[in-house]
Amino acid sequence: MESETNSTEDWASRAWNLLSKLRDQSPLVQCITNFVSMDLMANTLLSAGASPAMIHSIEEIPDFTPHARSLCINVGTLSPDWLPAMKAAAELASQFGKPWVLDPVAAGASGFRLNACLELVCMKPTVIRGNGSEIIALSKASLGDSKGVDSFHESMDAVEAAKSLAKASGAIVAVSVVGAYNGLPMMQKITATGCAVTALIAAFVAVDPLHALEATASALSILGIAGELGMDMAKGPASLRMHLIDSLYGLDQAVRLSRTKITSL
Ligand SMILES: Nc1ncnc2c1ncn2[C@@H]1O[C@H](COP(=O)(O)OP(=O)(O)O)[C@@H](O)[C@H]1O
Ligand SMILES: Cc1ncsc1CCOP(=O)(O)O
Ligand SMILES: [Mg+2]
Repeated sequence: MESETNSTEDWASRAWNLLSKLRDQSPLVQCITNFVSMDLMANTLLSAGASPAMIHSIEEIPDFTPHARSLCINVGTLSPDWLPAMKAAAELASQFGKPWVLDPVAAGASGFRLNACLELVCMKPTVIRGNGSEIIALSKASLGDSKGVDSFHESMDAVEAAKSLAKASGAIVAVSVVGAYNGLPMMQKITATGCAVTALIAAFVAVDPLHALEATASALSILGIAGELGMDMAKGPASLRMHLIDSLYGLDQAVRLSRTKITSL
């Protein structure tokens, strides 16, 4: 997919504009996510300016999903009774023209999980965001070397898999730290940072659904920058988690413009 945005300056100002829009509009983002990530995901969305709602009961989907500006589906603690709600929400989002984003957590860890993710991919997510191993498993549609929710592969090893998954699914496929280089390895030591960045992508595409590629790269870069700034004050993963949220909340244009590391995708 071709992007209209090329230089680092273009990317930085585009990302800043999107964050400003997000803060102004405070879009409602529905999250059907795992038990581990609910807290960090909701706090990340609030700090960025969005309005999160963790609503996953199938009984509530028909009333609620049409009111959300976007939807984030994350299979991290998937069980058979949750899958119908995820599919119902995805279908309604598509029907109402709302963007939705899939995080295929640990896609290659079991047949049940892989099949569920493949079924969700067939429902045309706007964006799929995963770590290297997840994108490789989805692209090959096979169980792979698995370390559970953490990646067994380097992100760069997943680039070809991401391209072929994007072609086959029609979705924008994002792998951690490919194309948007902000962030730091310590972020992997906080559980659910990947889940949180996927939800942030859902918030960004809510405010600019026609430019989902740019919104995705911007969200990845912004969470990475918040992590970089947070690390200046942190002593380890627990305090990084706190400072990352504070930094995201306080992010200003000057920092944003000077720190962005996005290259043409
Ligand atoms: N090696 C790294 N260098 C820079 N940033 C990283 C690195 N690993 C993770 N991050 C940051 O953490 C976020 C989550 O990535 P990752 O931990 O790979 O996802 P997941 O939790 O789904 O496995 C990334 O979007 C990025 O901001
Ligand atoms: C530890 C864990 N177990 C099931 S979901 C989950 C959280 C995964 O979060 P992330 O994909 O952001 O590392
Ligand atoms: Mg993950």
